[in-house]
Amino acid sequence: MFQCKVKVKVNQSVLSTLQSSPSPSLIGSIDQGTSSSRFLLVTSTGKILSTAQVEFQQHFPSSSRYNSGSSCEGWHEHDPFDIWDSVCLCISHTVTELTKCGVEDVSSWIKAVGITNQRETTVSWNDRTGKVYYNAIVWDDTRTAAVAEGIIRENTDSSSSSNHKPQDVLRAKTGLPIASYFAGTKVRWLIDNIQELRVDLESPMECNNVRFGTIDVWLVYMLTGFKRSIAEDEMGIRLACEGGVFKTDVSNASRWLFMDLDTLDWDVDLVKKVVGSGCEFPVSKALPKIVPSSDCTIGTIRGVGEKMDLKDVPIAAILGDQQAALFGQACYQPGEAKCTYGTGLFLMMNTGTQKIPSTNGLLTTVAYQLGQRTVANDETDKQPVYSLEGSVAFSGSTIQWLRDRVELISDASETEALATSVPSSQGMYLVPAFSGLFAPHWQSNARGCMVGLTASHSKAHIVRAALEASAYQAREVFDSMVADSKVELKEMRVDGGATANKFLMQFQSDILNVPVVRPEHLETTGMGAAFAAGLAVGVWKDFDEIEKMWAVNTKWNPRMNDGERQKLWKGWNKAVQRSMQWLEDDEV
Ligand SMILES: Nc1ncnc2c1ncn2[C@@H]1O[C@H](COP(=O)(O)OP(=O)(O)O)[C@@H](O)[C@H]1O
Ligand SMILES: O=P(O)(O)OC[C@H](O)CO
Repeated sequence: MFQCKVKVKVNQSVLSTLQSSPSPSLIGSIDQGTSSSRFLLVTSTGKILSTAQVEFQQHFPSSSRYNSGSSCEGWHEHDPFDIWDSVCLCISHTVTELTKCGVEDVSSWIKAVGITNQRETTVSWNDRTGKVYYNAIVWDDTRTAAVAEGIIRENTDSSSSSNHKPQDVLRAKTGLPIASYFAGTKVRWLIDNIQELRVDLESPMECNNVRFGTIDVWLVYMLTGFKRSIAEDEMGIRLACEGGVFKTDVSNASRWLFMDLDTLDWDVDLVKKVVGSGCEFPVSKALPKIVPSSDCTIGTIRGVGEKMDLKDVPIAAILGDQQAALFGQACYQPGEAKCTYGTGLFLMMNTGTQKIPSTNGLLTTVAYQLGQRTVANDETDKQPVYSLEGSVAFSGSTIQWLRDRVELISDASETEALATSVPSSQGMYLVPAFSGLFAPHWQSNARGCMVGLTASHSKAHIVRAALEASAYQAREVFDSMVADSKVELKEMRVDGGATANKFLMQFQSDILNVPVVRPEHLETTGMGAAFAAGLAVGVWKDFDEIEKMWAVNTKWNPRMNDGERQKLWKGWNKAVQRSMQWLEDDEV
């Protein structure tokens, strides 16, 4: 059972206003991230009543029976029940805290809940038995790098006579390159390696009970499912609920390599191309139904924990966390963009109803789609909105690495003072290609490096270079975004844990040469899911109402001169070249 400490904060002035209201109205938001889970309660005026947050355990296995004892370099797993427990704890601690503040039945104030989640992280379970086949394989886990290379080879060999390589066909349909990042490669690994899962898929009796899902799917299923009479099997292994709603939204579904961006549905041919012909795959049963991101008919919560908190509250939104941040940053117009600095770094631009293919290493993906609302809405609202995205694997996690592995710092908050204690990183660069490089390079055989080191470099320089690496990586995807979209980005809206770092934000503005804008609410991801849920149940009427709730908190303007910027940028590009092709192909 999960042991970490939940941090709950209640805004007393927001609470007193609500308590004096004749009909208090709140939207709940479950924000399930890579490092922690959060639960927010947001008022109809866009104020945050409460936040609850808890970190959960990360698993980086060093060896595994599924890997014949070889090194598990690059593996990263979550226990799906830790994730579930962390969400339940955030909800129940919030309710307890509000009860202590005199709120008797907060669930009755909550009109709907929105869910936002770390994307691509993949869970598999059996709906009939409740057995979870394997830990969740996390989005940045690179065990499937060779699987991805294999998929490219398999699909290239079969049509060597054609001008169009089939991986290009896959990219045109899905908007994604074939890489370990995406859920489809993780599904393939599960099928190829987890014997029990494979046996079930091959059994005519059992194959229809196998479920694959990203974290949103897992949470919706657990929130809406029936509890089993036993919570653990005879070996003491925990069991999932049964018969829960099995749905995902378009933004999450666009991250599998299985969804056609035009039809917004699973494409059996894509599934076959990614999973291979070795195993029959009952797509319509094993993959969740794809629904719009903001929709009042997703499902109803059965009650969380002993006290059945949130019983009968509708789930009215599901959004991948980066899409939720875009939504929370009120980027509803084509050409508006945001950058989120969390475990990874994700720059995303709304491209409206236009699907822009990338020739510069970005992803074409679904931003959101509005669906059924409790109040009638115009049909045109229901068109999907697309986006371009640059996904970088290591951002805040580089700082976690300095804390947990290198033990150079004991808390991320120390990095700002250390970085500003030296005037520059003195020609030193840290390229955090720890598991290869994601956007815009997509190089699985790159590895991290520190270059330009001299004997005068100190701990402060290393910390500074680690922070600067996030800014340089954001510039790489920013430049690709401008090249692909032909939109000149005039400013960058930012959010995520690392935006607390003022040094990083100033350096980011300097390296991009545009203003960097941080909104009042730093919980942008959670706010995005709340906004999407509130739209579905009529708490907010339209985007205009939501836009009015978005406000600037801090703006950083570029201060660096062009010569200095160009010199630093050139150095970074040289450093990235050093990290490329570090592994031989057979070492990936
Ligand atoms: N002051 C800071 N300076 C730099 N990085 C920070 C700071 N505070 C937090 N971080 C980083 O931000 C990340 C957490 O951000 P968060 O948005 O909560 O991530 P996620 O949504 O991925 O769980 C961590 O990786 C942490 O190292
Ligand atoms: O949990 P975050 O903020 O690191 O986001 C993870 C992304 O959704 C992965 O694609």
